[in-house]
Amino acid sequence: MAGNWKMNQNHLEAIGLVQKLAFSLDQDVFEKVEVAVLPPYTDLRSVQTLVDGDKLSIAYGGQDVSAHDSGAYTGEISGAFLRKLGCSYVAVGHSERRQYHAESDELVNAKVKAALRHELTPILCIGEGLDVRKAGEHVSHTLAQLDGGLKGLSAEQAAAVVVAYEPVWAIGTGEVATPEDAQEMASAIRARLAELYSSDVAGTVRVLYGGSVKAANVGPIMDQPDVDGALVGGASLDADEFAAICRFDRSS
Ligand SMILES: O=C[C@H](O)COP(=O)(O)O
Repeated sequence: MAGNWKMNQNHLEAIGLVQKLAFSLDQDVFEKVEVAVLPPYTDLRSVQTLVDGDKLSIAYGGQDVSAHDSGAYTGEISGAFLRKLGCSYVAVGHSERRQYHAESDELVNAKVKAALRHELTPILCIGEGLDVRKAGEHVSHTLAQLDGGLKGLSAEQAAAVVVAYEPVWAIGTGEVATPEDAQEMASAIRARLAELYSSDVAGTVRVLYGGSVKAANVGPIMDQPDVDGALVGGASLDADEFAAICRFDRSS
């Protein structure tokens, strides 16, 4: 379960949120569920200090990474820097990056490779907008983004990627895709991975669903056989709510 804080919480607020989250979750949850947060870059040092100091079982990572490793790229953050701060994950190709920063599949692919170079697990975000969904082209559109993001990766590298299916029309809108919508795409993603690589890779890759996930709707989403977890935006800013999502009940 990954919480993408987006551009919320300064480094002081981050400490409170992670402390409260850790306090709200019992050890048995951490034994079953990998919990991660993706704070803004400026919070990462605070989160690292807290996680290391209190030996918390919470992973963390960035919301983006540069395709470059170092040099004259003003404003960019290297995967090497994220790794040095103890990050395990980095979101790549989030729809907000694609939409507001015109990130292409080529750039997303370069960022996936940069993440892997620095031993970060990329969370490759893919998903269609409302117009594409209405045209019934959501599966082909999303799989084309998957192909683009994974281009040139070996089977071993692809197996290390986490894929997050996030229908853009369900992000921050309160409009959650049905569990069947999530399953349809998660299963199509695995089928494509089997086609591109092998059934082993298809079975190994973790597929997340993202888009207005809350404690009240996570159970039926997690019931879906091909959904392994969720990428949670707004609801991850409330420690109690995100903790309840992490404690999801498959039979709810
Ligand atoms: O990365 C997270 C997604 O954009 C979902 O955001 P949301 O849970 O606020 O809809």
